[in-house]
Amino acid sequence: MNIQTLLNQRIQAAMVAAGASNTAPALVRQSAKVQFGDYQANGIMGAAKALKMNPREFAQATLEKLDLSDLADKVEIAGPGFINIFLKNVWLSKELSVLRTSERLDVKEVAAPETVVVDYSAPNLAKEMHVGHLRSTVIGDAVVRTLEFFGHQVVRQNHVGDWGTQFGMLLAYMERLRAQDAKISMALSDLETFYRAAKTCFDEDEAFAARARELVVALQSGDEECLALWDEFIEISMAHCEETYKMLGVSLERQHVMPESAYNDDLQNVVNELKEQGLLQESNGAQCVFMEEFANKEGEITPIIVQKTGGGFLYATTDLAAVRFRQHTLQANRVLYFVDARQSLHFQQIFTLSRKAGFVKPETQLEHMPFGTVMGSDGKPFKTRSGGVAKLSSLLEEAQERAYQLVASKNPDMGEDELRNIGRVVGIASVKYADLSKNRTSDYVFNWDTMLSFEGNTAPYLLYAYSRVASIVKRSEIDVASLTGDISIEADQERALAIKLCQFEEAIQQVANDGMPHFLCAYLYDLAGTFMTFYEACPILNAEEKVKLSRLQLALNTASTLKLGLSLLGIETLERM
Ligand SMILES: NC(=[NH2+])NCCC[C@H](N)C(=O)O
Repeated sequence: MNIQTLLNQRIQAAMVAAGASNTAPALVRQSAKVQFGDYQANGIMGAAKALKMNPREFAQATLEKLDLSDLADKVEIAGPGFINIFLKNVWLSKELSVLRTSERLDVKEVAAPETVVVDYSAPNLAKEMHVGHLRSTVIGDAVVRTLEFFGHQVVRQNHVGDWGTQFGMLLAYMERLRAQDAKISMALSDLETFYRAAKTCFDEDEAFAARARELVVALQSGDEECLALWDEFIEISMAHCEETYKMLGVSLERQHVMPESAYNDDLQNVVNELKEQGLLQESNGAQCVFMEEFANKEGEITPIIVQKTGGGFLYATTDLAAVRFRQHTLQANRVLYFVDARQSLHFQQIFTLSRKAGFVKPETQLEHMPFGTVMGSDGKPFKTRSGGVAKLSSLLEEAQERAYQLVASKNPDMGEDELRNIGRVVGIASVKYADLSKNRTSDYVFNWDTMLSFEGNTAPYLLYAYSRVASIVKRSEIDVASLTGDISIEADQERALAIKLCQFEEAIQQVANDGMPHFLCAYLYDLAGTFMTFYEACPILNAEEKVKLSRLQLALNTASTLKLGLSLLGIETLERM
């Protein structure tokens, strides 16, 4: 159930009946203050302006065509022409009963599912996943889960980097180890160290560097021995990623990997096609596309380079091939790219060129979902204490250990196994939630103390709130399946909770539309707070039977909403902590 959508439809229809154009939006929003009712329509002023009418008069004309008597006690005009809507308690109670007994909290699957390709995580396989990959991986995953929940056909695409010039250097190093009879798999168990060692040889040893360059060419032209070595490297590196995904509880598996190398055979075709269309221009021997849209004030254009002087292809060429594949083979209606904001120009260029070249249908949406950087307390991109890049797997280990210490100190009587499990769930949730709860477009500071705090908009707070609500329901010893009867809404705190519970779908809708999970986090945090206020003011277990049954339904509904909401964020819940 989505109150906002319902009100938008009804009010817009009334606006049209009162003379507005079909496209004039009602712009219904949740009201910011109680005196403005529960919802407010802000679209009257715009529509009146288009009609050259006085907004309050147009609001009046709209009200004459509007019948909300089934769901609202009061609908009033306010200020310059806002319409404030005060919902009826009996209606809320009825809606809530429907919602409560549905496993999906009455969220319907969309009537016309779209095929949504989601490009996320996409680490570079030459190195170990680091903290910079956290954002794409967890935000992308939350959006994927939410889109699937709405019934869309989601195609995960893990566009891993497995094909750059760095691989020549890594292969040369593997070759050297092999010649020395060293165990390659051992050496690759720490990719970071391996990469650094290879880099040192590359920088200091001219013969090694020459061999590395030879190997890139051999690799790209399909040399079998070279490919076998490369396969071995990729396999181990991919296995590292998968361990991290598993630890994170992220729904990415091997079948979702569509690596850069997979497009290799199509890159020349992309370049040829651009050439046929007259879009290519040679510049210093390289094949480039210059687009007016990307000119600066001085008229200088940053081109997209699609082929280098020696014939090599680039990151951009692969992305163009990927757009075509996603359109023609995967049949995408929408393609979402969860990639660092620093690549914004790259994606704007890729999207613009893809449209010019006809690589996508005009109605297909290509959306870059940029995100900011994870910062350290020093205001610079987050590093480990020793100044190195923070390996994601080590960070997650540390999170689990810290959370374990924390819960162990609070629960001295709990068994070791349970403490370890709680430590795992809380630790991982804390790292993920700290990321998910921030507006993705901004940078944020990585801070153990705030993310592990039991106060504020954090995972420990929400997980604790969930376990507390769940335990209230459990202590009632009622069979939840048989919990029926009217939900009565008398106290203000009951009403506030009832409305919040009815707004779940609005929150997840924003995640699906805008790719912004922080809206859902903010909603869940509000919901937990609203519940706590309700619980303090309205006793449950000691109330008389009818009231108790009603309030228990509110509690049960809160628990299922928190649980479902957290699961859409990719966060596990605990019944006890
Ligand atoms: N289609 C894409 N370009 N996806 C994002 C790839 C991200 C790239 N591997 C990086 O680490 O920066």
